[in-house]
Amino acid sequence: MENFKEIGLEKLEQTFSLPDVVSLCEEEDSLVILDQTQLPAREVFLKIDNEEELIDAIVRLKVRGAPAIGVAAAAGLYVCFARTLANITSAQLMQTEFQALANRIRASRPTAVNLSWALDRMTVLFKQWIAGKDKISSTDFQEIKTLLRVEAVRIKEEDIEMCKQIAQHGVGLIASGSRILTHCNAGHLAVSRYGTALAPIYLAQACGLNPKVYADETRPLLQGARLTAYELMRFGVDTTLVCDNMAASLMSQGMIDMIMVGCDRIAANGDVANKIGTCGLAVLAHYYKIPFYVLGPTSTFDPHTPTGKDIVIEQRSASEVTDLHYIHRMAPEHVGVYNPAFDVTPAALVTAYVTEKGVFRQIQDFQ
Ligand SMILES: CSC[C@@H](O)[C@@H](O)C(=O)COP(=O)(O)O
Repeated sequence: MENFKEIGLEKLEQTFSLPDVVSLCEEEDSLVILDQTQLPAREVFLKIDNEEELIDAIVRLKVRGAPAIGVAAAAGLYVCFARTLANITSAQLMQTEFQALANRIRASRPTAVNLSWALDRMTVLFKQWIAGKDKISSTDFQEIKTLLRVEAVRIKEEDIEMCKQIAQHGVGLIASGSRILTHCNAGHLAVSRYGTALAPIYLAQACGLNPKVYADETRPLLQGARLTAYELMRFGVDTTLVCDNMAASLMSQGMIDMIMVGCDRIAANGDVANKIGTCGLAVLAHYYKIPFYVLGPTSTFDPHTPTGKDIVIEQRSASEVTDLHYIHRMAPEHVGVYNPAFDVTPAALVTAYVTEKGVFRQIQDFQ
């Protein structure tokens, strides 16, 4: 079995052709992201080299998905900070600028913990470096730039590694021809490569298990229809798009073997914040006795948030609900709108958590 997975992973790595979601441009100090608001119609890359562009890209979901937001935030912090250095004259000012910048990026989206996790890593490194410094020279500028850049690249590389390990652990849950329901997009486009919930599916496909995926369209912003369907089909996975309100019908007819979803924050008690609609799927899965798996790196686990009730849920603009993907007005003017981007699934409804460390029935097992 292990050998089978290794060969599958090799094949996956050789044949996976989707472009990088977030990368640091080698020649100049800029960040390049694949603009996900334009998918699947166009593959457009955006060069980001200032704070306004970075925050706008995160808020408008040009880059999205918990791990990808973290990777973009770390790389973006490096890029934006590097550009402020010319105006910095003292260690005190440098520290103030760095902290203020990190805080503004941190505030761009509140729910996915990977954003603060990645910024915290950059901040710890910066604080260690600046401790005890008073005056700042141009050599110092170069030194801190190199340190931050290396850390941002490392965060991305580790993310890729974690996704591969999630694929290897998660593929053991998939049998030949398994029918899997997924929600939102927890694939390649949400991370640095391969995905969390979709990574074992790609590996299963590379191993010849021919999984069949039902992708929820995921209202209001249609990440399932626009992104999940697009990337799975690019890899040749048998993909069927369904509206969110069709899940119960599929499950009641015995058409789903398991549900695999990603996560934006796992509280200390195992409650899971993920895209709005996830909790409803978990309740249905419980009723129909279908396994409900949550897949994500351990960086999505937040020991400082005791339960799901303590997770801050991002509220988004009414136009996302009243208009179909920002384009077509569907609802009457002035209608009241409730638009939380995420919901919380109680730990009791999770069959297992799949992380880079393995498959765990209880959250306590990987703490
Ligand atoms: C591996 S991504 C996990 C989650 O971030 C994903 O399921 C999700 O909810 C994404 O929401 P989004 O609002 O598109 O950033």
